[in-house]
Amino acid sequence: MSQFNDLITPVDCIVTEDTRLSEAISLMNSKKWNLLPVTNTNRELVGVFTRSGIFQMIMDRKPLTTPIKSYMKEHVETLPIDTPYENIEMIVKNSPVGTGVVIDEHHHVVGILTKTDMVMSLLQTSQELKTVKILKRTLETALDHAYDGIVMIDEKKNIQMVSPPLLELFNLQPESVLSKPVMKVLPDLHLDNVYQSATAEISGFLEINGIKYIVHRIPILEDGKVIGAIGKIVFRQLNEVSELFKKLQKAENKASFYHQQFQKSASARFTWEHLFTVDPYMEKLKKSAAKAAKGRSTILIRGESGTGKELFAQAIHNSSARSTGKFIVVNCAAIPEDLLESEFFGYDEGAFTGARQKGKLGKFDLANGGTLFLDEIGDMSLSLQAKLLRVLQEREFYRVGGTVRIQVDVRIVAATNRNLEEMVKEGLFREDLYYRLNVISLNVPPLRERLYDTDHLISQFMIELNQILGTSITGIEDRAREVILDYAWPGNVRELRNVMERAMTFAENGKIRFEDLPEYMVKQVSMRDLSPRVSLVENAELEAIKKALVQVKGNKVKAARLLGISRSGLYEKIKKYKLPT
Ligand SMILES: Nc1ncnc2c1ncn2[C@@H]1O[C@H](COP(=O)(O)OP(=O)(O)OP(=O)(O)O)[C@@H](O)[C@H]1O
Repeated sequence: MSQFNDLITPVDCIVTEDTRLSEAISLMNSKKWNLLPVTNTNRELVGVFTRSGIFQMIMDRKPLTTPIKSYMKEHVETLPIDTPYENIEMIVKNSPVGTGVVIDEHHHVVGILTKTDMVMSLLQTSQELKTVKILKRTLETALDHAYDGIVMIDEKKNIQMVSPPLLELFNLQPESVLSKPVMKVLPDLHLDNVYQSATAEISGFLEINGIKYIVHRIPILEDGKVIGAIGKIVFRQLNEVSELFKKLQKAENKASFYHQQFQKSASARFTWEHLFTVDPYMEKLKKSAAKAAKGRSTILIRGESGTGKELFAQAIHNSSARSTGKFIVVNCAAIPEDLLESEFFGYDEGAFTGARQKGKLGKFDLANGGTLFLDEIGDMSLSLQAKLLRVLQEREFYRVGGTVRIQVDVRIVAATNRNLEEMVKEGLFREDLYYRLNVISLNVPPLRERLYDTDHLISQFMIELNQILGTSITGIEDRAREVILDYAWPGNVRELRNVMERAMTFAENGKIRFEDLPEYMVKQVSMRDLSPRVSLVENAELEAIKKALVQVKGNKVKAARLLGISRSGLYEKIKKYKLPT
């Protein structure tokens, strides 16, 4: 931008009161000035001689040799040399004369300034301002579309601009950020570091809410002075850098996670805390299971596939007196029939001919002092059912090919998604075993009946999977959430977790989008012709009811009171929104 100095026309000739008319005329002509500043012997300004002075002298028939003294104007419009540039517009508006004389602090003439110069300069300035405006707009557009979080601060460390992803990441509103001190709004970024160092800091690591970010702090310098700073937050992890690297990193994270899990697999790793739920029925079920865990009885866990039956079994083991013992899993459906017996009871040395002559411990041996989890118990053959029953009754067994009775102290937790009662009727499951197993029965409801849980599980899995996958997903777009909430979840929580993992792997801008969901889900939801869409108001009402019910753990009287409606009113709403009763 122009400076005041650049506008001034320097005065390099000396005109005094004794200067003659002829000299003044030729100076004005050659310089094309409208006035000549007149100075005394100390070079101080004493007046100006203008074109009207020439006309007056000619009208008065003064000879060309006449000194200009008595035609000089003593009242002069002056401008101090240190006039701020910003004041020029005012001066142009208010000055009664077309040309001003610029003086220094000693009243010496420095130059002259014409109105035309000023207007030209203002025009140029406004042009520059326009350019700056365009630049600012361009910058804002660039920021709006920036993939990373970007914040710009000025000399006073106040926030000037901020990119939408950064607002989203820290859950901030523009009005609570702009013009505010960065150290108040985003203290964790430590952007003030660069004001002292005046050097860029690249790739500083930062961890907020368990998510890692890479922070670049870049000072904005002018003449070596820090006049602002830019903070860049790469929070979409290193995925940005390369898709391949991202996939590799995720695969590595996953491998190491599962490796750890594998190492832990001989013992149960889940406790009640890992069993996420806000559903009142599930909460009650957790409580009953925790109570049952303390006893010795056999527990049968029923429920569809993926509802968390094994999770319950592990949590039961971990909260039981046997938690220091092993938690051994046998998937009755996955082991070939002819191997199942030896898997259960082991075999003695020499029981089989072949390579493995040395004998092998069975699952009952391994689970001694701990818990044996019999998954898919409904898939066990009738002959094995008989053997299992004997162990349960007598608490002892023989190894395959063995003759020694082995006594064990094992607690059985069994699970199935099959209808055992029907199987008993059809003669496919032994009635006596059924009663033996069904001492305490826990029915884990499918996810579609746990309306409040889907939302809760989404956020819990997001936190968990961010750590496992090394992603920084912080939210889910409304449309995607709607599909998730409307989907029927035949695979229950396992399916939800898998869908979340897949979506978080594909998500690109910190949020799970509609297109990150598997196609079959989107299709199923749109084909089901969703129950008439609820309006915004109804949606708010539904949310309030759900919240109240969760808060009071399903107690309708308390929920109605909390909502300020009658009990029958609440029942009507529950029916209307198809909430579980
Ligand atoms: N309430 C829950 N909170 C957190 N994770 C859950 C929950 N329920 C299930 N899961 C997760 O879902 C997956 C399936 O759970 P689990 O294996 O316990 O189900 P299951 O009912 O035993 O299934 P299946 O009948 O197919 O053996 C696991 O990854 C488990 O961690």
